[in-house]
Amino acid sequence: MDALSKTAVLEISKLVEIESKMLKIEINRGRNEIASLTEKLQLMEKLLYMAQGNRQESTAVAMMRSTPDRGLVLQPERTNPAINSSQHPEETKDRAMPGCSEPSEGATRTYCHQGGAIRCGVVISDDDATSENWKPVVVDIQVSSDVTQCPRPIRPADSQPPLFTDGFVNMNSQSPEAGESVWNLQLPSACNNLENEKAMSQNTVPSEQQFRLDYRPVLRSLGCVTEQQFEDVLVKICQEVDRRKSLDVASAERAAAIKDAYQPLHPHVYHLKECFLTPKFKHIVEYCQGTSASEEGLLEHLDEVPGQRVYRFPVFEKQFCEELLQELEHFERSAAPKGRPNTMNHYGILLNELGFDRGFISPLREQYLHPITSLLYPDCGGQCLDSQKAFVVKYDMHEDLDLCYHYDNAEITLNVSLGKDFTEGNLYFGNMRQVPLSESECFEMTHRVTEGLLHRGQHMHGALPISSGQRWNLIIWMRASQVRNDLCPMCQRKPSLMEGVGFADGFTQNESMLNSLCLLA
Ligand SMILES: O=C(O)CCC(=O)C(=O)O
Ligand SMILES: [Fe+2]
Repeated sequence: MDALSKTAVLEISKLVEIESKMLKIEINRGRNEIASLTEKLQLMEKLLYMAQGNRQESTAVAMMRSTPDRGLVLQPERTNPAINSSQHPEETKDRAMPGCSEPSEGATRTYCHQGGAIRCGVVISDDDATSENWKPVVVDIQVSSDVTQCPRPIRPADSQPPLFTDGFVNMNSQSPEAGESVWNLQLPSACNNLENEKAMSQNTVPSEQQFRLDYRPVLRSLGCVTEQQFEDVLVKICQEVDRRKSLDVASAERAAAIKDAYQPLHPHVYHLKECFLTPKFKHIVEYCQGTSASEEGLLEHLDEVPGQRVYRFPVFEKQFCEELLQELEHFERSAAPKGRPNTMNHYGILLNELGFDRGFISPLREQYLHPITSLLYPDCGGQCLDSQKAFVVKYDMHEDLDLCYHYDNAEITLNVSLGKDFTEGNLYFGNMRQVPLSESECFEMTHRVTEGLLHRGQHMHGALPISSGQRWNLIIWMRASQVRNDLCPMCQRKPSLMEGVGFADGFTQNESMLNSLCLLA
């Protein structure tokens, strides 16, 4: 009897705990919507003000909090998980991706997708691309949206598109990812005056028209009536686009400065060695490389949330995690310039700038992760991963506590817990991005130090707040150019490309195509 009541109490408290977590998410969602609406309103007012001919210093752009290394932020409600309510008729759950063959010859350059000019401002600038084919050039800051939050739509289907969209910030009432109008702001050539900018993409001409089409009516309704007023707004936007383009240069400069002046504490952690990896992980990889490997067989080696395609396995030895963290803390303490991973994460570190790609992350992806993803995610590019963006995220009681509900700019993501001591801060998953949170069953995965969680980039997820300590995770966004070249995972359209730095956003383009695009530029 005693045992029975104990079990009952245990089960009830578990239920209460789950309920209260769900409630927290709901509350945050509400807050997020309010913040999103407020921001949108403010921006509209600002645009109106500018469009009416006021030439004050603070522009629509200035409303956006900007930092040299983080790009443009529209005052995100950092701690509030947003909700994905974006639905697009053409989007299907678990979209089948085109088959992945070997990379075609000539498909050698990395690209950034230009869709959505005032989308997020993170620059990806791998100084350290592994393949010689990845050529360092300019990144398109207009579009290197990395993490995209998906707030609930507040715009009725037939009303105007959002004024601005930002890949990381819930400024947008509904992001272009939802299949709404995306405007690619190429604008006047005077705006595209970066010295080393080489290739502009298709859509160069129609984008301004598209912008007019999409925003003229809403701007007019706000009082931006004359052609001159509209031009003024365009010029401001154009300036902001340019500002973001220069972020790329800043990133390259940071990488160079780090290489020049930063003295690593543990130089050996920059080069992947077998001894960093757990025997179980190596065993799993060996299994995958065997001729009789199958998905079912592999699943026997992994922890899985049934049916969710989120997998857990041990990755790094504890000692390696500790040394890596010591290295990263040493870097944080140094005077070296720091690039932050994205606008949602204010304390993480971009590992490519620090020089981790060539010797560590790329070999980890190519030799160890690729065999696993090939079996688990053949439909999402798991067999043809060819680049990555890697960074660490850091949560602390006085810094970032959590991460909003979002999807990644990745086909497949590996998220490894590196430490230190922390409580709570679980990762939670909803459904694939097309399904609203309200219709999604959420589940949580506890971060366990040294273990990795592998999931599809488009699987909506967020991190719950830590309640004590400090949490560091290594995040590897793995990309398959063959998949994303056809369909950008962020805007769900055929990408419109320009050359980028290093791995850039993981797109590639055939050389001959590139040449013709260069001629247009
Ligand atoms: O904090 C985490 O564990 C999640 C991080 C994440 O999802 C991301 O950076 O994309
Ligand atoms: Fe993520």
